[in-house]
Amino acid sequence: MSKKIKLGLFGFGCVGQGLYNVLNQTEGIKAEILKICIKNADKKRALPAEYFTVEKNEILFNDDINVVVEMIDDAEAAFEIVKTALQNGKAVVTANKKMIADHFVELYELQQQYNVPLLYEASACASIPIIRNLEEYYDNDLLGAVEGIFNGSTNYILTKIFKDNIDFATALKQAQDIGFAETDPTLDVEAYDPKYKLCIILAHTFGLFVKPEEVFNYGIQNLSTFDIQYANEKGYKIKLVAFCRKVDNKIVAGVLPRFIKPENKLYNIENEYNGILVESAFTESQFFAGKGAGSNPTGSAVLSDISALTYNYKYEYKKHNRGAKVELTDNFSVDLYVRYSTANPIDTKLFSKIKESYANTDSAYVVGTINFSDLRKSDLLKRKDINLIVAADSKFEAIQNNVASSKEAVEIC
Ligand SMILES: NC(=O)C1=CN([C@@H]2O[C@H](COP(=O)(O)OP(=O)(O)OC[C@H]3O[C@@H](n4cnc5c(N)ncnc54)[C@H](O)[C@@H]3O)[C@@H](O)[C@H]2O)C=CC1
Ligand SMILES: N[C@@H](CC=O)C(=O)O
Repeated sequence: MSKKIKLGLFGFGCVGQGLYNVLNQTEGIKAEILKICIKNADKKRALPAEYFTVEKNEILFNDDINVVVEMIDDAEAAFEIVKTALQNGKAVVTANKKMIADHFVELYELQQQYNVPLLYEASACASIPIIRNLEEYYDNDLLGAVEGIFNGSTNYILTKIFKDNIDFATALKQAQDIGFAETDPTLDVEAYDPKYKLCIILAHTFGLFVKPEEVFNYGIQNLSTFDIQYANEKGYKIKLVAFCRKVDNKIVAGVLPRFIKPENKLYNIENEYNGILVESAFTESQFFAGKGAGSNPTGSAVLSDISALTYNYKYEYKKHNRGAKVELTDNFSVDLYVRYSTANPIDTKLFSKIKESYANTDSAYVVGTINFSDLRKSDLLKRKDINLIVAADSKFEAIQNNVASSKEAVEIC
C-alpha cells in the first residue's frame, strides 16, 4: 500500500484510545484517522464530535478510507464489520481474538478470495510480536512447542494474590478498572480468552485451524486459599498457562493453571505481562515477554500492523499452505494436582500413578498422572469444589496404549 493510510476505526474504548494515543506520538508513519464508529453517541469524548459516527457504513462504504481498524468488544458484530470491509477491498487490522478464533477459516478464505490483508498482531498477547515472528522468523525452523502466559488479567489477579495478598474479587475489579479484562470477565477467568489466542497461535505455529470448542480450557475460577497455601509451602507460583506441543507428530493443546517453580522463566512474569516460550529444532528455546493487555501496549501492536500494511505485508499462513498434516489429540498424559472437598471424594482410579496425597477435615488433594482424554470425559470439570492445576514438572507424554494401566493405591496421610 504505497498511498497514505486513511483509517476508519471501530470502537473507541481501551484499545481504540490507545491506538489514538500512539498514533499521535509516533514519528514516521503517515496514517490519518478519518472516522471512528462508536456504539454510544452520548458518551463524553476528548475528540471533536465530527470524528465520530454511529453509522458503520460511513466507514465501510467510504472510498477515502483504505484501512479499517476493528477494536470493539462484540465478536459477532466485529465479524460482520471485518467481512464487509474485506469484501470492499479494505485492509483490516483487528485486536479481536474471539472473532478470529470463532471465524478463522472464513477469515482465511475471505483474505484469499478478495486478496486483501487482515492483520491481527494485537489479538494474541498484545504487545508481544509473536504472530509475525512465528510466520517469518520461524518460517523454516521446525517448531516443537509454544507455551506461556497468554492472559494479562488473570496474571494480574494471580500476581496480586501471591505478591500483595489482595483477594481475588478485588484484584479482578482492578483488572477491569484498568481496562485489562474483557467486557465479560469470565472469558479471562475461565480461560476462554487465552484459548482464543491459542487457536491463533496454533494456525501460525503448526498450520492448524481448530474451532475453540476443540481446545480444552480450565481457568482460575475455582482457586482456593488451600491451593494458594499449597503453592506457597512448595515455593511455587500459580500461572495460567496455554500450551501447544508436538507429541509423536500429533498436537496437544490447552489452557490450564500450572504450578511454576522459581527457575521457570514464567515465574517472574507478573501483573499484565505475558511470557511466551518457543521451542524449535534449530533455535532450541526462546523466550518473549511484554505487556499482554492495556491501552497503549495494545495500541502499539495495532500501530505495528498499520505500519506493516505500508509495505504490503500480509500473512501467508506458510505452515498451513505448505500442507501441514497435523491434528489435535487428547491422548496424552499429564501430572495434575486435584484439590477436592473431603465430603465429596473423587474417583482416584482416574490416575495411573499417584505421587502425592493429603487430606484434612475439609479439603484433600492428590497429585498424579492422568490421561487427558479421560479427564475431559470425567465429572471433575463440572465440580465447583474441585480445582485442577498442572504439577510443576509435568511433561506431556504421549499415551501409546489407551488401556488404563494398573492403578496404584491411594495413601491419604
Ligand atoms: N483491553 C486490552 O488490553 C486488549 C483488548 N483486546 C481486544 O480488543 C477489543 C477491544 O477491547 P477494549 O478496547 O478493551 O474494549 P472496550 O470495552 O474498552 O471498548 C470497546 C468499545 O467498542 C464499542 N462497541 C461495541 N460494539 C460496537 C459496534 N458495533 N460499533 C462501534 N463500537 C462498538 C463499545 O461501546 C466500547 O466503547 C476486544 O476484542 C478485546 O478482546 C486485545 C488485546 C488487549
Ligand atoms: N482480556 C485480555 C486483554 C488482552 O488480550 C487479557 O487480559 O489478556
